[in-house]
Amino acid sequence: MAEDNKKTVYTPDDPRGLNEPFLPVAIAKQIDLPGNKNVSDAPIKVTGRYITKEYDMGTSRNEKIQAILNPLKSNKEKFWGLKGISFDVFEGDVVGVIGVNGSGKSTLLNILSGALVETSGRLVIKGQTSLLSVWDGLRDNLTGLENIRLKSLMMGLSNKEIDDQINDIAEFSELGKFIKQPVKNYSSGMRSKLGFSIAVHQDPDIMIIDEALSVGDQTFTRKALNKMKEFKAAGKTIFFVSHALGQIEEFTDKTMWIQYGELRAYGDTATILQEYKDWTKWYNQLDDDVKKSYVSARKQAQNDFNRTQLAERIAEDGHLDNNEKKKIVRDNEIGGRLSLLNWLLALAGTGIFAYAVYMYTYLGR
Ligand SMILES: Nc1ncnc2c1ncn2[C@@H]1O[C@H](COP(=O)(O)OP(=O)(O)OP(=O)(O)O)[C@@H](O)[C@H]1O
Repeated sequence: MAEDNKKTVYTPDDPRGLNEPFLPVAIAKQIDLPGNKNVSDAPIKVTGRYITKEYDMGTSRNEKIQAILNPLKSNKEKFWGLKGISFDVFEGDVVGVIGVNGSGKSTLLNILSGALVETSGRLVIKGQTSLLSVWDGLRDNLTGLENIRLKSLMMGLSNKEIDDQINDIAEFSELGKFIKQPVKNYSSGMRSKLGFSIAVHQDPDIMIIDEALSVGDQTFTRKALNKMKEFKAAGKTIFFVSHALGQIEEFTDKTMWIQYGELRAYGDTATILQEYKDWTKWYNQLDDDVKKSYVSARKQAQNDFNRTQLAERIAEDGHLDNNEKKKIVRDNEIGGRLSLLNWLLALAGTGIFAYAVYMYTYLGR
């Protein structure tokens, strides 16, 4: 069946090609690597089932106010950054995440790290995650040293623990005297060095690395890759987004190929990289107008996607047991972690707070 999907998608004028292939849980779930560890031996670290992310495209003030006042009836245009992806990741897996620009890689990684909340689906993460992204997590007005302290405190380290390792982190970053400068004066490569140094010293169970190695200079990238190999050898679980396919090939065992909000393929790195390269070759030989319509059809499908389509996919997935299906469908209907009940509670809480402020301001004097 997977063969079938691949064939149709590689043919530009095949009508089925307009729908990205959809990987049911059965395919995305069990990935056994020949000669490597058997999946059944390692405990599962991260399970995703039909994870979606629906973005609001409206940006005007009115639209935002309307969405806050009436979240269930907002008319704002929507865009599905993720259309329901499923996977299992095992302890010690080093998973590359690839795909063209705007396919949903950062969206997925931000959801895994907790920086974004998924719209629906089931996500189970066993362990502490640490996101390392060039664009995230550093405060511009603080110096490098202050950022190290702040991020370490946020990860739950005591001041004593931070004092013990702050010099090691600064030294690993190779920032020299710039470590005492505000981060707003750093280049993107310097930010990446600082972010990477902080993250690796926090020793998380699950490291999530989003393009962070693409901007550093080659010597630092090499040092960072070596450090990540130490993590790999220590059995840590790592997600690694990169457009540098050489890094993915060198460093990861498995790869997820995300395309227009779908998990298009997931398997051992060599196979998936070959599929991705074949697809890129096919795409690159298209005429410009065919390319344009190919991309716009897929973006349109992300606009048009809806909960009914998602529910149909879940219902048809014969590899989920009924309980699992019910849980996912329930999340899907209500809209993810923010349930109707939560909304009502939040609204009631805000009302009580406003009333208390009013009483204090006007009556309490
Ligand atoms: N806050 C947002 N509001 C609306 N749309 C968004 C938002 N964030 C991301 N998107 C859209 O979701 C899609 C996925 O974006 P994402 O950043 O996850 O892609 P990506 O694969 O990481 O891309 P890149 O390789 O360029 O970093 C894109 O079409 C993007 O425009």
